[in-house]
Amino acid sequence: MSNLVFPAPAPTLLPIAGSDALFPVRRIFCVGRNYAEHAREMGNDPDREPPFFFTKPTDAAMTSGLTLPFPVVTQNLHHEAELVVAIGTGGADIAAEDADAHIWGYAAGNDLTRRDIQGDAKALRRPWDMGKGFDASAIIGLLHPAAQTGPMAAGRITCKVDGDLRQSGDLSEMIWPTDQIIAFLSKLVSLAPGDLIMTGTPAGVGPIQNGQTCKVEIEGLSPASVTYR
Ligand SMILES: CC(=O)CC(=O)C(=O)O
Repeated sequence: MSNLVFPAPAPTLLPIAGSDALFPVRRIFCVGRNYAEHAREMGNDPDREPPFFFTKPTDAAMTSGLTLPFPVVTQNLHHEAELVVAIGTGGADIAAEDADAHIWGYAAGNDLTRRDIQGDAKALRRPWDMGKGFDASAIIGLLHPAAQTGPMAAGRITCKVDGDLRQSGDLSEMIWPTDQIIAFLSKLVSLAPGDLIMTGTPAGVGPIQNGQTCKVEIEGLSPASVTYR
């Protein structure tokens, strides 16, 4: 017998490449403007900014390959191709040189953004959570254990919409690499097993329309794709 007032929410579980095991998601952190060209296309100066973070709800994480309804209340849904770091061992104040030991694995991801809602919030100097943290706003490809990939410091990252190349970059172009991200973030919050970190997007963000398929690919990882219908 349970004393819960309603059933506890089901955990958000993500599939792992080559395994029947599942990765339970705890929280989703995201890094903003982590590639210089993208920071410029958003009207910011990449040389003057420390890393900053925002979050998405845990159950925003969706596996790759789904056909989903087009997100509500937006006329300007944007793709953002990103490397996702999956934390396996938590901790606070993790030194950059120890960060790799806390990484369970990696995935390709799409940090979907309701750019119109985000832009309106920015203009009003309000939080832009509703531009970033909406239902199904994080498409995550199969997770790959770091024990198999090794550290993901370099590798081509692309985003295609209906086969057209929209974003193209290399993980080595990140302003703050994954070890620095973990060091910064773990000063702000204690990281825990199951946390995902979406590490920022290269230049070329742009719209996805209903009826289109958007696919993020990173060298060495499974793709993160979504179709809207
Ligand atoms: C802060 C942004 O809107 C863009 C973003 O999420 C990024 O990765 O940069």
